[in-house]
Amino acid sequence: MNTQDTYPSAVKLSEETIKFLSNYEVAPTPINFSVIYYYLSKKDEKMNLLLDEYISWNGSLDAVFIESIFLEFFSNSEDVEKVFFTPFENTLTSTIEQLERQAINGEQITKNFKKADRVLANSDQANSLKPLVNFINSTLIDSQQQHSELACELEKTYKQVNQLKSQLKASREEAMRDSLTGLYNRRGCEEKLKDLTLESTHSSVSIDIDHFKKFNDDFGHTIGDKVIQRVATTIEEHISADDFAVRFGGEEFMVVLANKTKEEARNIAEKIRIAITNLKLKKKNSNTYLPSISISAGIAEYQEYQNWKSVFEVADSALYQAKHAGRNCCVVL
Ligand SMILES: Nc1nc2c(ncn2[C@@H]2O[C@H](COP(=O)(O)OP(=O)(O)OP(=O)(O)O)[C@@H](O)[C@H]2O)c(=O)[nH]1
Repeated sequence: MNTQDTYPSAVKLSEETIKFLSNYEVAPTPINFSVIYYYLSKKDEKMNLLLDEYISWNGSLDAVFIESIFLEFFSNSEDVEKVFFTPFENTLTSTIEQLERQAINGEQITKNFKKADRVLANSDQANSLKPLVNFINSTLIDSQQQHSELACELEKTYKQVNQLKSQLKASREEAMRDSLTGLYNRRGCEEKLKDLTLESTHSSVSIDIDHFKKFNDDFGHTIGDKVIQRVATTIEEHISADDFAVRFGGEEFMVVLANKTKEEARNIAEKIRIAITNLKLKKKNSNTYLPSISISAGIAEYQEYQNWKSVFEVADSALYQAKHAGRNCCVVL
């Protein structure tokens, strides 16, 4: 999908899109606009064929069909915001500005017309020109009303675009999170790592709950899930806004500590470890406490020329050593 339209050609296409939609009496909502914009830019033969067939069979076009096209051709596009919403929003902004300018012109024309009307009222031909004056007057009023209705519609659409953009942002954010703990998942981790400046010192901490299987076996999966959630919350409570925690799956976590050496990372990991041993989880039905929870942690620092995969591997080796050293401890490599 080509997103490199030049500004003038994009504006021209946008105007044609609005015209096309209004010919078929279809509202210029973001989805309708996007589909027709791409239809008119003739970028997808298959999509154009489907639309052409539909129009020739039905002699009309409707929002339900356009939405089905949107779902089929565009909704999975990673670039949906860049491709649709941003150009659409830009076009809307410039159309609203144009309308505002025209409205000011319209007011000026009405004022001038009223002046001319007053002059005419004193002339000999006032009566014979009266029907013409009335006609121009009512045309002006109609056009002003249409202007304000259109401006109102466009404002509404503008708000809708912004709403869709925030929904898109929210669903992207959701796709980056692990549903059990709310921590980042693997995909979220990859995204977050892109934000880190690699010239700085960063550290990673690999964390694993000790003998976790026993919680599942002795108390069931639901309690096991609760243990994972409490550990996740405790990790989050001990890291700053620049850092982030990831659950890769099971009872394994990775914490990325921005701008921190491995010694600083060890201090944080120790605090997390101690806080977790102090957790008290009560079983609701029997009012008894679960056995204490402990974690093992492995710490590694991002070195120049390394990549995150290898840093995580070093942290995992350190974790392995912590497990072999008897668990409930932190090892730095
Ligand atoms: N409740 C729950 N259990 C899970 C989840 N994902 C994986 N598990 C279980 O986590 C357990 C992981 O066990 P192991 O990795 O063998 O850990 P362990 O041997 O108990 O403990 P260590 O040797 O100390 O690591 C397995 O029994 C999995 O079934 C989950 O989302 N929820």
